[in-house]
Amino acid sequence: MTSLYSYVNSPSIPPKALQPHQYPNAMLRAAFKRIRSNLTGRISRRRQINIDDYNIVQEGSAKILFEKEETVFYNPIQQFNRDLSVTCIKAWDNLYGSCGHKAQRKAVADLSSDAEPAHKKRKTNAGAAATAGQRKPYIRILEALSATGLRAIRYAHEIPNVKEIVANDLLPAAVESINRNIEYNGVQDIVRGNQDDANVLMYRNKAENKTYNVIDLDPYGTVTPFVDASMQSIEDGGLMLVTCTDLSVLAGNGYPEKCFALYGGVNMVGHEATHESALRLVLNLLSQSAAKYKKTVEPLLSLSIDFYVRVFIRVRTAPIEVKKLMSNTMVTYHCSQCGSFSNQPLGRVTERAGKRDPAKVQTKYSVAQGPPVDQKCAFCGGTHHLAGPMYGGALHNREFLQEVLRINREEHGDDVYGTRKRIEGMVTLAQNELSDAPFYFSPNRLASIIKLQVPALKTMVAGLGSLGYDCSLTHAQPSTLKTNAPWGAIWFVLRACDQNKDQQGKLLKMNPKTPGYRILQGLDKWLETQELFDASKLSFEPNEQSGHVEKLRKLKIVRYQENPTKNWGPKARPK
Ligand SMILES: C[S@@+](CC[C@H](N)C(=O)[O-])C[C@H]1O[C@@H](n2cnc3c(N)ncnc32)[C@H](O)[C@@H]1O
Ligand SMILES: [Zn+2]
Repeated sequence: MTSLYSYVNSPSIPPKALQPHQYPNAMLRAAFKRIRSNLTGRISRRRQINIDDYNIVQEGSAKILFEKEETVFYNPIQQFNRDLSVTCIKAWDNLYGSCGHKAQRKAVADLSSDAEPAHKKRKTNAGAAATAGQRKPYIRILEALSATGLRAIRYAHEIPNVKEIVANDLLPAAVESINRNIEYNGVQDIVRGNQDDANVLMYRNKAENKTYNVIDLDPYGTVTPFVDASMQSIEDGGLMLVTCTDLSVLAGNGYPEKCFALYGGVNMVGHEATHESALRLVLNLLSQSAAKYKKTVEPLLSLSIDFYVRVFIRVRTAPIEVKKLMSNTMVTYHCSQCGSFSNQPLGRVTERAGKRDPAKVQTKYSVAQGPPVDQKCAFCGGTHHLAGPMYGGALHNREFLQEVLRINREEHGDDVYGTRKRIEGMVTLAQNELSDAPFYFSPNRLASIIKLQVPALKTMVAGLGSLGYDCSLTHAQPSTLKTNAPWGAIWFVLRACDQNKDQQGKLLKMNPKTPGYRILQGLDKWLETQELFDASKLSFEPNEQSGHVEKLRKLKIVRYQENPTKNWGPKARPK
């Protein structure tokens, strides 16, 4: 039977899921919200809708009404993106929040001891500040491309200290859906639907001096058109959450010219590390845009996920930091045959003690020297391809990752956060990545080039570790390694993994025109000219490096995505 009644007063209104960590003021707010939503319920009793016209989907603490015939975008597989974003905004608030409220931040800082870990600080501070009536909801969030409003509604339900969320979309059908869902979830006091072109909204806000502490950009495809406006709309110290789903451009083989046009750099076409170069290109785009406004971008967490990339960055006004952008930007030469790569920073920073006062460090910014490679690859003679310019610094902030993992472990349950285990796995891998070693390689691929049975990852890592180099896994690709070892060392260790001791005999059987033959044939000569490491130290016995990687591999965590459903992936726009 078709039921016709006010959905606001329907018994299926999801209750606000208060988390145990939430504060007394949040409870007051929830009580206030209930009173207000009851009032709104009375007011809107006239605005009746037919519940049977909708499908109801629950995700996190939100329940969303969907038209039976899809008119507004929703992709359930992106729950991971939304669960993670909730966790990251909470982590940002704990570590760097209250940034727009100097007095509040000072009051909070005064209440804390510097020796305490950040999350403990927050609990004490929040508790104390709340008692003193100081810590008021302050976070203003813009979800610039909102579709159904699901994300904004989840933020309202699940993140403490949120004062206001604008859920914006260009399409009337989307905004209708946003408003319906805001009301159905009883979050009218926090979330406001808005219909505008996202850029028009942000530039209008700029004209009115209105900024947001958090801006979430989750577009179809590339984020590029929205970057300039959001850089001007973000509060100092604020958090930007950015998705790009155009991986065929950002990480594929077919469109280097489009990649350059959109991101100002070219990806590592044909290389297995192209998913990391995708992240670095997006970070470069954001950093370049920020720099125009004397702002600097600090990556807090940068992930290559399923069919998209998602970066969480903190944007601060810091002209001194902007000076480092040149040396933090690089181009990469990668061999089209064997995949060995060399990074070339675009600038240099040198620091030296002051002439008059040695305690005063003087920093000099100068042009880079290069190139670091010849036209042809030193190992296999292959042609070098050029990638970039792109961001060359650390992809994550360890303190932030620790806080994300703590929240995920201590504050979130599997009932609300369906992808909690995957967050744990992926962020743990990110936390253990080498921070100063852009890109990774696949031992499988290298072994196939030099015709060698694939060595175990731990063997490869033990070998590189014995020569004094560091190694790690990467979240971006299973069965690959990051290392700070030069490529001469990588080929040397890989060759030494070969059980076949008759290398000369093996060479005779190989085609001299192949990259593998050239690498094996020329490696010793190349190493003689370089004096990179003490070859006599090579050992495949377990060591600190291999122990670390093995420990991580043995942890019972969900490291990489398994196909969650049939036909999962990016979704097309609804017709
Ligand atoms: C990928 S969907 C957003 C999904 C949503 N954030 C979520 O988590 O479910 C992109 C949305 O951006 C909207 N959109 C596209 N161009 C826009 C523009 N210039 N300004 C505002 N919204 C826009 C589309 O209508 C669409 O609803
Ligand atoms: Zn090569």
